Amino acid sequence: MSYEKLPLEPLFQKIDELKPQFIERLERAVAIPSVSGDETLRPQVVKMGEFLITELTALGFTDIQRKELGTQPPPVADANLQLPPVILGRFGTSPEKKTVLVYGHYDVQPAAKEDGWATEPFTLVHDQAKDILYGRGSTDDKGPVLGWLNVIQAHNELGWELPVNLVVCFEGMEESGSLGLDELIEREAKEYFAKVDQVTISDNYWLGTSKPVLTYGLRGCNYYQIIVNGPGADLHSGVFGGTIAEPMTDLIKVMSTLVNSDGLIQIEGIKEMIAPLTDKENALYDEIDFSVDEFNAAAGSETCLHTTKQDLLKHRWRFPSLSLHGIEGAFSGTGAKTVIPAKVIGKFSIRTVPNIESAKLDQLVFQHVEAEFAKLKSPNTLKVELIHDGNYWVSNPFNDSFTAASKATQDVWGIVPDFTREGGSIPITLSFEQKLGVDVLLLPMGRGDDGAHSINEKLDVPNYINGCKTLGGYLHYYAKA
Ligand SMILES: NCC(=O)N[C@@H](Cc1c[nH]cn1)C(=O)O
Ligand SMILES: [Zn+2]
Ligand SMILES: [Zn+2]
Repeated sequence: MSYEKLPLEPLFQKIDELKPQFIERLERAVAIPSVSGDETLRPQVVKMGEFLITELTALGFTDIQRKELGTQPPPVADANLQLPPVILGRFGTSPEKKTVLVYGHYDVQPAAKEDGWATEPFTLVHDQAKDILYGRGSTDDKGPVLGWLNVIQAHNELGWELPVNLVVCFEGMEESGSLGLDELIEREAKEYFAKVDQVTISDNYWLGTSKPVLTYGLRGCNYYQIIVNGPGADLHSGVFGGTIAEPMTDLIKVMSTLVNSDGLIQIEGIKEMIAPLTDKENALYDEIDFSVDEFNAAAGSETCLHTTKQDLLKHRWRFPSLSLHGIEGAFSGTGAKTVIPAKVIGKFSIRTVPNIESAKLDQLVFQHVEAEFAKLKSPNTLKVELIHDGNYWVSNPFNDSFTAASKATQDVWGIVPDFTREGGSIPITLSFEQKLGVDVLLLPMGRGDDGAHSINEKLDVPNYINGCKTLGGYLHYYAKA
């Protein structure tokens, strides 16, 4: 695509100059273990929200609001647990300018050194030789969230006006289902968000490691737990083994019926809900720049279930998947503890795609789990429940914001980005689109091998810095569109 370039070089140079400060800002953010899924760390999530308020204030944002969302709905151990606030702020209110809402999340996935991290997860480590920043949240999503703030700082220092009005909406529960955010968007659609023309989210990744992408589709995610209750307390397997029904045995049997080793979901009725793949859609997969070898390298193994890029991408973006995540209450330490756990809670999730209906999916899951448990004729009790759900999203990428992002990407990276979908989920995307009635653009900063949710999560410094340039350049091109 040929286009008229904007004179953005001073902005890009200023961003380069500010690199040490931007890394330091990310260092301070990563140091706050804002894990939304761990109830004991909720004060840290709140602290991270306060950190953002301080930064936004110093940069000159106005109308900064800390929106409380009430208590966390069940299932939750502490019935009085407060949800972390949503942080809102504005930069500019000119009626002549377009208004872009940027959404991001300040919570992170759990992380512990014992999981196999080479460095402390909540200490940002700059590997100078590789020019990589390691730390939980570096790519998901603290780096991209701070990227927007860095863009403002660069404009301030240049004495440049921002070409659009910016509204920020940062939440602290994305990794735990974005609880309470839907209702907030509904409430604020005609209030705080009244003038929004476009929503941009930087919270996903390039497909590979070298080519930037713009993303127009996400899978949804329904997360479940199965609780099996047995004896009144954990027991000695030498004293009670062979004499009582063990909850763990029941749970493993039930969980093993959910998905087979080829990754195919075994729950009746789900595949019938998947939208048929059209010939036109099928052909799109041939065009995508993607390497199965690079994918295996990012996974750190040769365990991929698919051999062609087309099959792999369809199973990542276009078909549902079911993952078994863990068992709460099970013995998981080192050594050889001879315990019979009294109560175990199995966790699994299903990534959803068009046209899987969330409520119908829940029904199918519950029916399947209960029927499989009934077959065991166990005296134990079982309960299956949804912990949280979030919608899939697919949009038409041929609009002003994708065009603007493509131009900015070409300015910064010298390459035309691919338009891709994503296997992960950002639960709130569809709500922004529907409740505000505007287009949503996903403009990722990090690479496909960043290890989000995994050990040794990282963000390459070139991605952080060029990512800031891309976010900034995008605002300028979008303003002119
Ligand atoms: N960067 C987006 C992301 O990681 N999203 C999470 C959202 C989620 C859904 N349920 C739990 N977390 C993801 O796992 O895709
Ligand atoms: Zn994220
Ligand atoms: Zn995440």
